[in-house]
Amino acid sequence: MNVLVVGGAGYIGSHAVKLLAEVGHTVVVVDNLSRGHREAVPTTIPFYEMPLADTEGLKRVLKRYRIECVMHFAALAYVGESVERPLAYYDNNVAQTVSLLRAMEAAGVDKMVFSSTCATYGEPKVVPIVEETPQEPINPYGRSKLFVEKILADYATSRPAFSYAALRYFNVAGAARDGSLGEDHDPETHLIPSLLLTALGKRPQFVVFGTDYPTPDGTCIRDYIHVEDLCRAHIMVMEALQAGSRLIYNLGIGRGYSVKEVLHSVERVTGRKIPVVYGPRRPGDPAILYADATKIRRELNWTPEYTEIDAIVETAWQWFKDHPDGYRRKS
Ligand SMILES: NC(=O)c1ccc[n+]([C@@H]2O[C@H](COP(=O)([O-])OP(=O)(O)OC[C@H]3O[C@@H](n4cnc5c(N)ncnc54)[C@H](O)[C@@H]3O)[C@@H](O)[C@H]2O)c1
Ligand SMILES: O=c1ccn([C@@H]2O[C@H](COP(=O)(O)OP(=O)(O)O[C@H]3O[C@H](CO)[C@@H](O)[C@H](O)[C@H]3O)[C@@H](O)[C@H]2O)c(=O)[nH]1
Repeated sequence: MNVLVVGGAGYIGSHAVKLLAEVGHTVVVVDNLSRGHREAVPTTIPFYEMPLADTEGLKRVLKRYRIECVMHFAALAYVGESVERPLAYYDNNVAQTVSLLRAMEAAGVDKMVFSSTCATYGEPKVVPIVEETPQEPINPYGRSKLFVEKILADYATSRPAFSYAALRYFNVAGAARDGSLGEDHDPETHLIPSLLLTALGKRPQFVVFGTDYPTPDGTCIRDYIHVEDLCRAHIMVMEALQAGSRLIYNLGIGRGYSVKEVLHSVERVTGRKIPVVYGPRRPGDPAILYADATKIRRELNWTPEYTEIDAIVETAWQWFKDHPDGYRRKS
């Protein structure tokens, strides 16, 4: 298929671009580079530096490459930042998605795979989380993603040819197995990269956010899914879309690891002792989030290849060792 990847210069989008090209799809990338890296997209792939707000520009790209499906990764994605700058989040993540849908409508493109998040569930009363778990986000980031899910549902009702998938990711982690791509966020706040940057000596210490959660070791529990498993699911979902489909799936491995368990994994994989400080809770962090991902396993036969935290951390460690300063400077 001819696929437009918006947000294709970001962490997850760039891995999706790589996999799509490897399995024979034709790929075009749009990204405004607000958070992404030009270096993460091969020069052989058409690249447009463009915001999703540019409806006319998007329309031209969609028509020129006869795009059949849009994979939509473009978003601002930090919970804390969303509390401080809610309007930026609603503009970027919601209003600009409407612009993208308008361009798709005008160009007659009727398939979208959308990056949603388990943050749309807020603080669920019951885990594991199933797709029917009530969506009650507790921050503007989660709400911005939930609003887009609702907009997609309404738009699909108005346009029977349209089909979409909303994939609710849990915590995406790791890097390309061949070492070519990885995670390079600025600022980097995610758990595994923060631990690895500390292991490399680029940060003096690692702070555990909260040790008084109602979990066995007192630290938060999350479900870490390898980025390549996640991207493989995207392609399976895209290929399953037919006029009128509305596919909603959780994407996680269905198993939770605590912050302390991930810390110990990083120490095992790197062979280095991490200097640790125990700090207060980070506002907005739910205690326990992990997926029941049986729906996508059952319906599309997707299974994650990476089910152990050490194997996921190993791929990320490879990337950080080779690229301690991210894409711009390789060691
Ligand atoms: N990383 C995770 O664990 C995680 C978990 C759940 C959901 N998600 C979602 O997955 C998607 C990708 O996340 P990521 O970690 O790769 O983030 P990222 O910041 O690395 O990538 C997002 C990309 O989108 C681009 N972008 C943002 N706004 C844009 C706009 N208005 N126009 C054009 N380009 C724009 C950025 O420049 C960046 O390259 C996001 O939608 C995020 O909300 C991520
Ligand atoms: O320096 C750190 C960084 C993180 N944590 C903890 O590690 C866990 C994971 O944190 P992080 O890697 O920041 O991920 P989340 O806050 O769970 O958010 C990610 O996962 C969400 C889905 O769960 C996505 O929606 C978000 O976009 C994505 O950033 C949390 O308990 C944090 O409190 C620490 O203790 N110290």
